[in-house]
Amino acid sequence: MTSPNESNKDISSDNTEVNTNAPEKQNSLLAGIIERATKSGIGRKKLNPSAVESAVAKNMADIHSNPTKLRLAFLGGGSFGTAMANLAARNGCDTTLWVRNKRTVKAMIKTQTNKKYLPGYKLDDSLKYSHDLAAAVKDKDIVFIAVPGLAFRETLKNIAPFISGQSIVSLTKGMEKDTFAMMSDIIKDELPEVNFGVMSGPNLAIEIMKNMPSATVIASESEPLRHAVQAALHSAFFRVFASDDVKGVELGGALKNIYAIAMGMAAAYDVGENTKAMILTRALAEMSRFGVESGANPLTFLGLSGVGDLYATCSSELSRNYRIGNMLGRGMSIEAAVKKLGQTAEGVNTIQQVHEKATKQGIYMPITHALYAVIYEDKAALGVALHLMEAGFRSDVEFVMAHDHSNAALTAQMKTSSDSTDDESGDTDSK
Ligand SMILES: NC(=O)C1=CN([C@@H]2O[C@H](COP(=O)(O)OP(=O)(O)OC[C@H]3O[C@@H](n4cnc5c(N)ncnc54)[C@H](O)[C@@H]3O)[C@@H](O)[C@H]2O)C=CC1
Ligand SMILES: O=C(CO)COP(=O)(O)O
Repeated sequence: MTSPNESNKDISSDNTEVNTNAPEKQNSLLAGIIERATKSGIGRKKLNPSAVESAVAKNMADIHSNPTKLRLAFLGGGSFGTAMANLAARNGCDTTLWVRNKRTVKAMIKTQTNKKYLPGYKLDDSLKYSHDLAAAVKDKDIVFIAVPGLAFRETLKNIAPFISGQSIVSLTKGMEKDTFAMMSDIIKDELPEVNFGVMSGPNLAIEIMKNMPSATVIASESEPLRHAVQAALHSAFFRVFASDDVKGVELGGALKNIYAIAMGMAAAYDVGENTKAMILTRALAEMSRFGVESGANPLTFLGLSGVGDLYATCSSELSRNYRIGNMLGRGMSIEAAVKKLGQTAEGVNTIQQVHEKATKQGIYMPITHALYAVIYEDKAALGVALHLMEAGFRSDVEFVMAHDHSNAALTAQMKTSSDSTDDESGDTDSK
Protein backbone atom coordinates (compact mmCIF):
# COMPACT_ATOMS: atom_id res chain seq x y z
CA MET A 1 0.00 0.00 0.00
CA THR A 2 1.29 3.44 -0.83
CA SER A 3 0.26 6.75 0.51
CA PRO A 4 1.49 10.27 1.08
CA ASN A 5 1.08 9.67 4.80
CA GLU A 6 2.15 6.11 4.92
CA SER A 7 1.47 4.46 8.25
CA ASN A 8 4.06 1.99 9.49
CA LYS A 9 1.50 -0.70 9.91
CA ASP A 10 2.34 -3.72 7.78
CA ILE A 11 -1.04 -5.05 6.82
CA SER A 12 0.32 -7.19 4.02
CA SER A 13 1.64 -9.60 6.62
CA ASP A 14 -1.81 -10.16 8.10
CA ASN A 15 -3.11 -13.58 7.41
CA THR A 16 -6.19 -14.02 5.28
CA GLU A 17 -9.13 -15.85 6.71
CA VAL A 18 -11.09 -16.98 3.73
CA ASN A 19 -14.78 -16.14 3.96
CA THR A 20 -15.22 -16.89 7.62
CA ASN A 21 -18.11 -14.49 7.99
CA ALA A 22 -19.77 -16.06 10.96
CA PRO A 23 -22.68 -13.91 12.15
CA GLU A 24 -21.32 -13.73 15.74
CA LYS A 25 -18.07 -12.42 14.39
CA GLN A 26 -19.95 -9.81 12.40
CA ASN A 27 -21.87 -8.68 15.43
CA SER A 28 -18.88 -8.27 17.66
CA LEU A 29 -17.04 -6.57 14.86
CA LEU A 30 -19.83 -4.09 14.33
CA ALA A 31 -20.03 -3.40 18.02
CA GLY A 32 -16.33 -2.61 17.75
CA ILE A 33 -16.99 -0.33 14.81
CA ILE A 34 -19.44 1.73 16.77
CA GLU A 35 -17.12 1.86 19.68
CA ARG A 36 -14.33 3.13 17.52
CA ALA A 37 -16.59 5.62 15.77
CA THR A 38 -17.68 6.97 19.10
CA LYS A 39 -14.24 7.28 20.55
CA SER A 40 -12.34 8.46 17.53
CA GLY A 41 -14.06 11.76 17.07
CA ILE A 42 -15.20 10.88 13.59
CA GLY A 43 -17.26 13.65 12.10
CA ARG A 44 -16.19 16.09 14.78
CA LYS A 45 -13.75 18.12 12.84
CA LYS A 46 -16.19 20.52 11.32
CA LEU A 47 -19.33 20.37 13.39
CA ASN A 48 -20.76 20.21 16.84
CA PRO A 49 -18.76 17.34 18.34
CA SER A 50 -21.45 16.04 20.60
CA ALA A 51 -23.98 15.53 17.82
CA VAL A 52 -22.36 12.52 16.20
CA GLU A 53 -21.11 11.09 19.46
CA SER A 54 -24.39 11.18 21.27
CA ALA A 55 -26.30 9.78 18.29
CA VAL A 56 -23.99 6.81 18.16
CA ALA A 57 -23.50 6.36 21.87
CA LYS A 58 -27.22 6.37 22.57
CA ASN A 59 -27.47 3.04 20.83
CA MET A 60 -24.40 1.52 22.38
CA ALA A 61 -24.73 0.22 25.88
CA ASP A 62 -21.14 -0.86 26.20
CA ILE A 63 -18.61 1.82 25.42
CA HIS A 64 -15.08 0.71 26.13
CA SER A 65 -11.85 2.59 26.38
CA ASN A 66 -9.02 2.24 23.87
CA PRO A 67 -10.10 4.63 21.15
CA THR A 68 -9.24 3.76 17.59
CA LYS A 69 -10.49 4.94 14.24
CA LEU A 70 -12.87 3.38 11.80
CA ARG A 71 -10.85 1.77 9.05
CA LEU A 72 -12.45 2.18 5.66
CA ALA A 73 -11.68 1.10 2.12
CA PHE A 74 -13.30 2.66 -0.94
CA LEU A 75 -13.03 0.62 -4.13
CA GLY A 76 -13.24 2.53 -7.40
CA GLY A 77 -11.19 5.54 -8.39
CA GLY A 78 -13.88 7.32 -10.38
CA SER A 79 -15.57 10.52 -9.31
CA PHE A 80 -17.86 9.06 -6.67
CA GLY A 81 -15.44 6.65 -4.96
CA THR A 82 -12.92 9.48 -4.75
CA ALA A 83 -15.41 12.04 -3.45
CA MET A 84 -16.71 9.71 -0.74
CA ALA A 85 -13.25 8.52 0.31
CA ASN A 86 -12.18 12.14 0.56
CA LEU A 87 -15.17 12.91 2.78
CA ALA A 88 -14.35 10.03 5.13
CA ALA A 89 -10.65 10.91 5.28
CA ARG A 90 -11.50 14.52 6.05
CA ASN A 91 -13.72 13.30 8.87
CA GLY A 92 -10.75 11.58 10.45
CA CYS A 93 -11.40 7.97 9.36
CA ASP A 94 -8.43 5.83 8.42
CA THR A 95 -9.30 5.72 4.71
CA THR A 96 -7.79 3.94 1.73
CA LEU A 97 -8.94 4.50 -1.84
CA TRP A 98 -8.33 1.52 -4.10
CA VAL A 99 -7.81 2.28 -7.77
CA ARG A 100 -7.15 -0.54 -10.21
CA ASN A 101 -4.59 1.29 -12.30
CA LYS A 102 -1.12 1.45 -10.76
CA ARG A 103 -0.07 4.51 -12.72
CA THR A 104 -3.18 6.37 -11.68
CA VAL A 105 -2.39 5.57 -8.06
CA LYS A 106 1.13 6.93 -8.45
CA ALA A 107 -0.24 10.10 -10.02
CA MET A 108 -2.80 10.51 -7.26
CA ILE A 109 -0.12 10.18 -4.57
CA LYS A 110 2.02 12.73 -6.33
CA THR A 111 -0.65 15.30 -7.11
CA GLN A 112 -3.24 14.55 -4.41
CA THR A 113 -5.87 14.99 -7.05
CA ASN A 114 -7.95 12.71 -9.28
CA LYS A 115 -6.90 14.33 -12.51
CA LYS A 116 -9.21 12.37 -14.79
CA TYR A 117 -12.49 12.42 -12.86
CA LEU A 118 -12.23 15.36 -10.45
CA PRO A 119 -9.63 17.67 -11.93
CA GLY A 120 -8.66 20.66 -9.83
CA TYR A 121 -9.92 19.36 -6.48
CA LYS A 122 -7.22 18.73 -3.89
CA LEU A 123 -7.83 15.61 -1.83
CA ASP A 124 -7.36 15.33 1.92
CA ASP A 125 -3.75 14.86 3.11
CA SER A 126 -4.67 11.81 5.15
CA LEU A 127 -6.25 9.86 2.27
CA LYS A 128 -4.23 6.77 1.33
CA TYR A 129 -4.18 5.24 -2.14
CA SER A 130 -3.59 1.67 -3.21
CA HIS A 131 -3.77 -0.51 -6.29
CA ASP A 132 -3.28 -3.64 -4.17
CA LEU A 133 -6.79 -4.98 -3.59
CA ALA A 134 -5.84 -7.41 -0.82
CA ALA A 135 -3.97 -4.79 1.15
CA ALA A 136 -6.73 -2.23 0.66
CA VAL A 137 -9.49 -4.52 1.90
CA LYS A 138 -7.86 -6.57 4.64
CA ASP A 139 -8.11 -5.26 8.16
CA LYS A 140 -10.87 -2.79 7.35
CA ASP A 141 -14.18 -2.34 9.13
CA ILE A 142 -16.22 -1.30 6.13
CA VAL A 143 -15.53 -1.72 2.43
CA PHE A 144 -17.44 0.76 0.25
CA ILE A 145 -17.79 -0.22 -3.39
CA ALA A 146 -18.08 2.48 -6.06
CA VAL A 147 -17.35 0.67 -9.30
CA PRO A 148 -19.89 0.65 -12.16
CA GLY A 149 -22.71 -1.89 -11.86
CA LEU A 150 -21.30 -3.98 -14.69
CA ALA A 151 -18.07 -4.52 -12.69
CA PHE A 152 -19.67 -5.07 -9.30
CA ARG A 153 -19.82 -8.88 -9.25
CA GLU A 154 -16.27 -9.19 -10.55
CA THR A 155 -15.10 -6.82 -7.80
CA LEU A 156 -16.84 -8.86 -5.10
CA LYS A 157 -15.32 -12.07 -6.45
CA ASN A 158 -11.91 -10.43 -6.34
CA ILE A 159 -12.23 -9.30 -2.73
CA ALA A 160 -13.94 -12.45 -1.43
CA PRO A 161 -10.69 -14.15 -0.35
CA PHE A 162 -9.83 -11.14 1.82
CA ILE A 163 -13.19 -10.73 3.53
CA SER A 164 -13.18 -12.03 7.07
CA GLY A 165 -15.48 -9.73 8.98
CA GLN A 166 -15.73 -6.51 7.03
CA SER A 167 -19.09 -5.02 6.20
CA ILE A 168 -19.82 -4.07 2.59
CA VAL A 169 -21.60 -0.91 1.47
CA SER A 170 -22.58 -0.42 -2.16
CA LEU A 171 -22.38 3.10 -3.56
CA THR A 172 -23.21 1.84 -7.04
CA LYS A 173 -26.45 2.92 -8.74
CA GLY A 174 -26.67 0.33 -11.45
CA MET A 175 -28.06 -3.05 -12.35
CA GLU A 176 -26.30 -6.14 -13.55
CA LYS A 177 -26.62 -6.85 -17.25
CA ASP A 178 -29.18 -9.52 -18.19
CA THR A 179 -29.74 -10.88 -14.66
CA PHE A 180 -31.57 -7.79 -13.41
CA ALA A 181 -29.68 -8.24 -10.14
CA MET A 182 -29.31 -5.18 -7.94
CA MET A 183 -26.04 -4.71 -6.04
CA SER A 184 -27.56 -6.04 -2.81
CA ASP A 185 -28.59 -9.21 -4.68
CA ILE A 186 -25.03 -9.63 -5.93
CA ILE A 187 -23.62 -9.16 -2.43
CA LYS A 188 -26.00 -11.82 -1.13
CA ASP A 189 -24.93 -14.16 -3.96
CA GLU A 190 -21.21 -13.69 -3.62
CA LEU A 191 -20.75 -13.01 0.09
CA PRO A 192 -23.85 -14.54 1.69
CA GLU A 193 -22.84 -14.05 5.30
CA VAL A 194 -21.54 -10.56 5.09
CA ASN A 195 -23.25 -7.60 6.74
CA PHE A 196 -24.13 -5.10 4.05
CA GLY A 197 -25.87 -1.89 3.18
CA VAL A 198 -26.44 0.41 0.21
CA MET A 199 -25.98 4.15 0.13
CA SER A 200 -27.85 6.35 -2.29
CA GLY A 201 -29.13 9.89 -2.59
CA PRO A 202 -28.77 13.16 -4.50
CA ASN A 203 -24.98 13.19 -4.44
CA LEU A 204 -23.45 14.72 -7.54
CA ALA A 205 -19.75 14.14 -6.88
CA ILE A 206 -18.55 17.57 -7.99
CA GLU A 207 -20.97 19.35 -5.65
CA ILE A 208 -19.71 17.22 -2.77
CA MET A 209 -16.14 18.16 -3.64
CA LYS A 210 -17.24 21.81 -3.58
CA ASN A 211 -18.60 21.35 -0.04
CA MET A 212 -22.09 22.18 -1.17
CA PRO A 213 -24.46 20.89 1.52
CA SER A 214 -25.81 17.48 0.55
CA ALA A 215 -27.52 14.49 2.09
CA THR A 216 -27.72 10.79 1.44
CA VAL A 217 -29.32 7.61 2.78
CA ILE A 218 -27.64 4.53 4.21
CA ALA A 219 -29.98 1.56 4.02
CA SER A 220 -29.22 -1.63 5.86
CA GLU A 221 -30.97 -4.16 8.01
CA SER A 222 -28.05 -3.81 10.40
CA GLU A 223 -28.51 -0.93 12.78
CA PRO A 224 -24.85 -0.91 13.88
CA LEU A 225 -23.75 -0.68 10.26
CA ARG A 226 -26.17 2.18 9.62
CA HIS A 227 -24.80 4.02 12.62
CA ALA A 228 -21.19 3.34 11.68
CA VAL A 229 -21.74 4.77 8.18
CA GLN A 230 -23.60 7.76 9.57
CA ALA A 231 -20.77 8.42 12.00
CA ALA A 232 -18.09 7.94 9.36
CA LEU A 233 -19.48 10.22 6.66
CA HIS A 234 -21.55 12.77 8.52
CA SER A 235 -20.14 16.28 8.44
CA ALA A 236 -21.26 19.87 8.39
CA PHE A 237 -21.64 19.53 4.63
CA PHE A 238 -23.03 16.03 4.38
CA ARG A 239 -25.95 14.54 6.28
CA VAL A 240 -26.49 10.82 6.32
CA PHE A 241 -30.07 9.65 6.85
CA ALA A 242 -30.99 6.05 7.62
CA SER A 243 -33.40 3.50 6.20
CA ASP A 244 -33.98 -0.22 6.47
CA ASP A 245 -35.60 -0.49 3.01
CA VAL A 246 -32.52 -1.67 1.10
CA LYS A 247 -34.43 -2.52 -2.06
CA GLY A 248 -36.31 0.78 -2.16
CA VAL A 249 -33.21 2.89 -1.60
CA GLU A 250 -31.12 1.16 -4.22
CA LEU A 251 -33.93 1.06 -6.75
CA GLY A 252 -34.40 4.80 -6.33
CA GLY A 253 -30.74 5.38 -7.22
CA ALA A 254 -30.81 3.04 -10.19
CA LEU A 255 -34.18 3.92 -11.71
CA LYS A 256 -33.77 7.69 -11.59
CA ASN A 257 -30.96 7.35 -14.14
CA ILE A 258 -33.56 6.33 -16.74
CA TYR A 259 -35.53 9.51 -16.19
CA ALA A 260 -32.42 11.71 -16.09
CA ILE A 261 -31.81 10.51 -19.65
CA ALA A 262 -35.43 11.32 -20.54
CA MET A 263 -35.15 14.78 -19.00
CA GLY A 264 -31.85 15.51 -20.73
CA MET A 265 -33.52 14.58 -23.99
CA ALA A 266 -36.57 16.73 -23.24
CA ALA A 267 -34.28 19.67 -22.46
CA ALA A 268 -32.77 19.33 -25.92
CA TYR A 269 -36.27 19.96 -27.26
CA ASP A 270 -36.55 23.06 -25.09
CA VAL A 271 -39.64 21.89 -23.23
CA GLY A 272 -41.36 24.09 -20.64
CA GLU A 273 -41.49 23.77 -16.86
CA ASN A 274 -44.93 22.13 -16.96
CA THR A 275 -43.55 19.41 -19.18
CA LYS A 276 -40.52 18.89 -16.94
CA ALA A 277 -42.78 18.66 -13.90
CA MET A 278 -44.98 16.13 -15.67
CA ILE A 279 -42.01 13.96 -16.64
CA LEU A 280 -40.54 14.12 -13.15
CA THR A 281 -43.78 13.28 -11.40
CA ARG A 282 -44.83 10.49 -13.73
CA ALA A 283 -41.28 9.15 -13.45
CA LEU A 284 -41.77 8.97 -9.71
CA ALA A 285 -45.04 7.11 -10.28
CA GLU A 286 -43.21 4.58 -12.47
CA MET A 287 -40.38 4.22 -9.99
CA SER A 288 -42.63 3.53 -7.04
CA ARG A 289 -44.84 1.18 -9.07
CA PHE A 290 -41.80 -0.78 -10.16
CA GLY A 291 -40.42 -0.65 -6.62
CA VAL A 292 -43.52 -2.17 -5.13
CA GLU A 293 -43.41 -5.03 -7.66
CA SER A 294 -39.81 -5.62 -6.55
CA GLY A 295 -40.63 -5.71 -2.85
CA ALA A 296 -39.80 -2.10 -1.91
CA ASN A 297 -41.87 0.24 0.24
CA PRO A 298 -43.42 2.91 -2.04
CA LEU A 299 -42.96 5.56 0.66
CA THR A 300 -39.19 5.19 0.32
CA PHE A 301 -39.50 6.90 -3.07
CA LEU A 302 -40.61 10.06 -1.28
CA GLY A 303 -37.24 10.22 0.44
CA LEU A 304 -33.80 11.44 -0.59
CA SER A 305 -32.96 8.31 -2.55
CA GLY A 306 -36.20 8.61 -4.52
CA VAL A 307 -37.58 12.03 -5.26
CA GLY A 308 -34.37 13.67 -3.95
CA ASP A 309 -32.04 11.95 -6.38
CA LEU A 310 -34.60 12.10 -9.17
CA TYR A 311 -34.77 15.86 -8.83
CA ALA A 312 -30.99 16.35 -8.65
CA THR A 313 -30.14 14.23 -11.66
CA CYS A 314 -33.09 15.40 -13.75
CA SER A 315 -32.17 19.05 -13.31
CA SER A 316 -28.41 19.12 -13.60
CA GLU A 317 -25.96 19.00 -16.44
CA LEU A 318 -23.52 17.58 -13.91
CA SER A 319 -25.46 14.32 -14.23
CA ARG A 320 -23.83 12.09 -16.81
CA ASN A 321 -27.17 10.40 -17.52
CA TYR A 322 -28.79 13.76 -18.18
CA ARG A 323 -25.93 14.62 -20.53
CA ILE A 324 -26.37 11.36 -22.43
CA GLY A 325 -30.07 12.19 -22.89
CA ASN A 326 -29.23 15.67 -24.04
CA MET A 327 -26.79 14.38 -26.65
CA LEU A 328 -29.42 11.90 -27.86
CA GLY A 329 -31.96 14.70 -28.10
CA ARG A 330 -29.51 16.61 -30.28
CA GLY A 331 -29.39 13.74 -32.71
CA MET A 332 -26.35 11.76 -31.58
CA SER A 333 -26.45 7.96 -31.55
CA ILE A 334 -26.26 6.19 -28.22
CA GLU A 335 -22.83 4.78 -29.10
CA ALA A 336 -21.47 8.22 -29.97
CA ALA A 337 -22.97 9.79 -26.83
CA VAL A 338 -21.48 7.12 -24.53
CA LYS A 339 -18.10 7.52 -26.20
CA LYS A 340 -18.18 11.29 -25.94
CA LEU A 341 -19.13 11.14 -22.23
CA GLY A 342 -16.23 8.81 -21.37
CA GLN A 343 -17.63 8.19 -17.88
CA THR A 344 -20.19 5.92 -16.29
CA ALA A 345 -23.85 6.48 -17.19
CA GLU A 346 -25.67 3.59 -15.55
CA GLY A 347 -29.02 4.50 -17.14
CA VAL A 348 -27.92 3.26 -20.55
CA ASN A 349 -27.96 -0.34 -19.29
CA THR A 350 -30.75 0.20 -16.77
CA ILE A 351 -33.24 1.24 -19.47
CA GLN A 352 -32.70 -2.10 -21.21
CA GLN A 353 -32.97 -4.15 -18.03
CA VAL A 354 -36.08 -2.39 -16.75
CA HIS A 355 -37.76 -2.37 -20.17
CA GLU A 356 -37.27 -6.12 -20.38
CA LYS A 357 -38.36 -6.92 -16.85
CA ALA A 358 -41.39 -4.62 -16.95
CA THR A 359 -42.45 -6.12 -20.28
CA LYS A 360 -42.13 -9.65 -18.93
CA GLN A 361 -43.94 -8.89 -15.70
CA GLY A 362 -46.57 -6.59 -17.17
CA ILE A 363 -45.54 -3.56 -15.10
CA TYR A 364 -46.84 -0.32 -16.62
CA MET A 365 -43.69 1.76 -17.38
CA PRO A 366 -44.59 3.97 -20.36
CA ILE A 367 -41.69 6.43 -20.08
CA THR A 368 -39.14 3.62 -19.88
CA HIS A 369 -40.65 1.81 -22.86
CA ALA A 370 -40.78 5.06 -24.83
CA LEU A 371 -37.11 5.77 -24.15
CA TYR A 372 -36.20 2.23 -25.10
CA ALA A 373 -38.08 2.65 -28.39
CA VAL A 374 -36.21 5.87 -29.19
CA ILE A 375 -32.75 4.66 -28.18
CA TYR A 376 -32.78 1.02 -29.15
CA GLU A 377 -35.50 0.73 -31.79
CA ASP A 378 -34.70 3.94 -33.60
CA LYS A 379 -38.20 5.39 -33.23
CA ALA A 380 -38.63 9.14 -33.75
CA ALA A 381 -38.58 10.92 -30.37
CA LEU A 382 -41.38 13.36 -31.16
CA GLY A 383 -43.72 10.63 -32.37
CA VAL A 384 -43.02 8.57 -29.26
CA ALA A 385 -43.62 11.59 -27.02
CA LEU A 386 -46.94 12.28 -28.75
CA HIS A 387 -47.95 8.68 -28.29
CA LEU A 388 -47.16 9.00 -24.55
CA MET A 389 -49.47 12.01 -24.32
CA GLU A 390 -52.24 10.00 -25.93
CA ALA A 391 -51.93 7.13 -23.47
CA GLY A 392 -55.03 6.17 -21.53
CA PHE A 393 -56.49 7.73 -18.41
CA ARG A 394 -54.77 6.97 -15.14
CA SER A 395 -55.15 7.92 -11.51
CA ASP A 396 -52.60 10.46 -10.26
CA VAL A 397 -51.14 8.66 -7.25
CA GLU A 398 -52.18 5.06 -7.49
CA PHE A 399 -51.39 4.36 -3.84
CA VAL A 400 -54.09 6.92 -2.99
CA MET A 401 -56.62 5.96 -5.68
CA ALA A 402 -55.83 2.75 -7.50
CA HIS A 403 -55.81 2.65 -11.29
CA ASP A 404 -59.23 1.10 -11.46
CA HIS A 405 -61.72 -0.11 -13.99
CA SER A 406 -63.44 3.24 -14.43
CA ASN A 407 -60.21 4.76 -15.77
CA ALA A 408 -59.62 1.79 -18.01
CA ALA A 409 -63.26 1.83 -19.20
CA LEU A 410 -63.10 5.53 -20.04
CA THR A 411 -59.91 4.95 -22.00
CA ALA A 412 -61.55 2.15 -23.97
CA GLN A 413 -64.66 4.24 -24.61
CA MET A 414 -62.62 7.21 -25.88
CA LYS A 415 -60.57 4.94 -28.07
CA THR A 416 -63.66 3.36 -29.61
CA SER A 417 -65.22 6.70 -30.39
CA SER A 418 -62.02 8.07 -31.93
CA ASP A 419 -61.62 4.88 -33.97
CA SER A 420 -65.14 5.22 -35.34
CA THR A 421 -64.52 8.89 -36.19
CA ASP A 422 -61.43 7.80 -38.06
CA ASP A 423 -63.48 5.17 -39.92
CA GLU A 424 -66.07 7.71 -40.93
CA SER A 425 -63.41 10.03 -42.27
CA GLY A 426 -61.83 7.16 -44.14
CA ASP A 427 -58.56 7.73 -42.26
CA THR A 428 -57.11 4.27 -41.86
CA ASP A 429 -53.46 5.29 -41.44
CA SER A 430 -53.92 6.66 -37.96
CA LYS A 431 -55.06 3.38 -36.41
N1 LIG B 1 -20.39 10.48 -9.91
C1 LIG B 1 -21.44 10.70 -9.16
O1 LIG B 1 -21.84 11.86 -8.98
C2 LIG B 1 -22.14 9.57 -8.51
C3 LIG B 1 -21.97 8.26 -8.93
N2 LIG B 1 -22.62 7.25 -8.30
C4 LIG B 1 -22.47 5.87 -8.74
O2 LIG B 1 -21.14 5.41 -8.44
C5 LIG B 1 -20.80 4.38 -9.34
C6 LIG B 1 -19.43 4.69 -9.90
O3 LIG B 1 -19.57 5.85 -10.67
P1 LIG B 1 -18.51 6.99 -10.83
O4 LIG B 1 -17.47 6.97 -9.79
O5 LIG B 1 -19.25 8.23 -11.02
O6 LIG B 1 -17.92 6.52 -12.24
P2 LIG B 1 -16.73 7.09 -13.06
O7 LIG B 1 -17.09 6.93 -14.48
O8 LIG B 1 -16.35 8.45 -12.57
O9 LIG B 1 -15.55 6.08 -12.72
C7 LIG B 1 -15.67 4.71 -12.78
C8 LIG B 1 -14.47 4.12 -12.11
O10 LIG B 1 -14.64 2.72 -12.02
C9 LIG B 1 -13.46 2.10 -12.47
N3 LIG B 1 -13.77 0.79 -13.00
C10 LIG B 1 -14.46 0.49 -14.12
N4 LIG B 1 -14.52 -0.84 -14.28
C11 LIG B 1 -13.84 -1.38 -13.23
C12 LIG B 1 -13.52 -2.69 -12.84
N5 LIG B 1 -13.90 -3.74 -13.58
N6 LIG B 1 -12.82 -2.87 -11.72
C13 LIG B 1 -12.42 -1.82 -10.99
N7 LIG B 1 -12.66 -0.55 -11.31
C14 LIG B 1 -13.38 -0.33 -12.41
C15 LIG B 1 -12.91 3.05 -13.52
O11 LIG B 1 -11.52 2.82 -13.73
C16 LIG B 1 -13.17 4.38 -12.87
O12 LIG B 1 -12.15 4.69 -11.96
C17 LIG B 1 -21.91 4.34 -10.41
O13 LIG B 1 -22.78 3.29 -10.15
C18 LIG B 1 -22.62 5.68 -10.23
O14 LIG B 1 -23.99 5.61 -10.60
C19 LIG B 1 -23.44 7.48 -7.25
C20 LIG B 1 -23.64 8.76 -6.80
C21 LIG B 1 -23.03 9.90 -7.41
O1 LIG C 1 -26.31 9.62 -9.01
C1 LIG C 1 -25.86 10.73 -9.20
C2 LIG C 1 -26.18 11.87 -8.34
O2 LIG C 1 -26.93 11.49 -7.25
C3 LIG C 1 -24.97 10.98 -10.35
O3 LIG C 1 -25.73 10.90 -11.48
P1 LIG C 1 -25.03 10.57 -12.85
O4 LIG C 1 -24.49 9.18 -12.74
O5 LIG C 1 -26.09 10.74 -13.87
O6 LIG C 1 -23.91 11.56 -13.03
